[in-house]
Amino acid sequence: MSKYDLIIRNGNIVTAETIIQGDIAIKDGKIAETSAGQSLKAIAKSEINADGLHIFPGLIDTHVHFNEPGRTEWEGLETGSRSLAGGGVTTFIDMPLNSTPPAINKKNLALKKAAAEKNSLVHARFWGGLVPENINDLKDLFEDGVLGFKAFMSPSGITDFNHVDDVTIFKGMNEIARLGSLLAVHAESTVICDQLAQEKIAEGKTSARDFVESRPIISEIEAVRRIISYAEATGCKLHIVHASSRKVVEVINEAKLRGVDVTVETCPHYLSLTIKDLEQKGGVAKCCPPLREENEVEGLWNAVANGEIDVIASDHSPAPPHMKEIQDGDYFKAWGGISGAQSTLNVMLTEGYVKRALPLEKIVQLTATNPAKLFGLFPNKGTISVGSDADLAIVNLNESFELKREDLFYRHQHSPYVGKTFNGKIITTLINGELVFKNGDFKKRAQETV
Ligand SMILES: NC(=O)NC(NC(N)=O)C(=O)[O-]
Ligand SMILES: [Zn+2]
Ligand SMILES: [Zn+2]
Repeated sequence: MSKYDLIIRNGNIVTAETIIQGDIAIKDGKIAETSAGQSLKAIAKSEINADGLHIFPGLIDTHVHFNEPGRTEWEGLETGSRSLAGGGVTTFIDMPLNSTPPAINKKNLALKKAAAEKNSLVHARFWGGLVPENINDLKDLFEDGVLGFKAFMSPSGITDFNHVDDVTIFKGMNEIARLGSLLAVHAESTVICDQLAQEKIAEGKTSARDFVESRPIISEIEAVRRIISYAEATGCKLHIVHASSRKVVEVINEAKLRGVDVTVETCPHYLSLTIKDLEQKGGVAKCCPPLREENEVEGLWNAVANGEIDVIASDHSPAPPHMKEIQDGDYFKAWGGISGAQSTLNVMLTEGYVKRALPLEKIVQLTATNPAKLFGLFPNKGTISVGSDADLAIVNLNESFELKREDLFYRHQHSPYVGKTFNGKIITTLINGELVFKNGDFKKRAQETV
């Protein structure tokens, strides 16, 4: 009788610390044995020959907006999670918006969980929202398993998810600290962004550059400094999402050195696209905070290399194409949010590993190990070691491809990366040792939804 369900033979196994050539044996959805440099003698019901391929821990995307229930015409869990599986991502943490109703209370969260149970191809976890109306719901949400809370300091673009005032931040962070959870924050200054946008629009200045100038880096810095002072006052663990500039990261780094419990995320688009892409590609590259100048991209890569970034996540915030169109040259009106969930590992391999000699181990840290540790999923997830879940991405680093619209698995096939040549192709994705994605095909399996 076979001892194992599956053995992946002779791959290059990448973890946060090292790369070892060897075999991975899987039983009952978990990694049962690994071998370095030699072949496992045991036999298995099936085998994968990973000669010349690299095996990564499945990515954990801590920042996606899948919009289900209620706004599935924008995306949805089935298409969203397929894109993740196609991109080597095996777990996501879904933002409380832009589903409707948003996950701001127990009842709404239950709807989301039920939808994920039914429709997601990969492991699903959830954020709860912090909005001015729901301080009394935070405990319930926490008890029902949210891995953290999310607040916006500036308008979210969604009418049923209000941004927080300073009193809500103060009360909310006190409560989240008491619960021992974490607050993730979209940190841009409403005062600065709203005022500058109004002035620009009043003057008829609505180009890509005008839009970017209406959301300057100082607006992020100001909001980040303010929220950090609340974190210090309340002792609440803080996570700043989508930092668009190293100048923002520096403020967070200073706070870390002072002992503040704060972490920072940046996204593949801030590491690979600039205001020029926004000008050339239009609304498909519009997001908030906006894409910056070229020197900011390099600044962020330096921050990555120096260990100043904790997490890379996609901030996949999809919308139908008509909402991304720039009409009459007006960049203010289009939806702010980039469809990128499928391409995180591709961008990191191409722009990081190939172009800037970023070690593969570092990519694993940023996309899997650190997120797993930050959200209490480690060592079940985020690594390849005996006892951890067999959530894996098998990648051919020697294969390049040009991303075509028809390669996208999103509900709406658009992305600012269409036309880009990526180095490294994701061949297979496994969840608990079962193939969910192989060479463009999917297989639904029983995933966890906690
Ligand atoms: N409502 C959203 O999805 N907003 C998102 N939009 C972006 N990033 O442009 C976000 O994360 O702020
Ligand atoms: Zn945001
Ligand atoms: Zn987001």
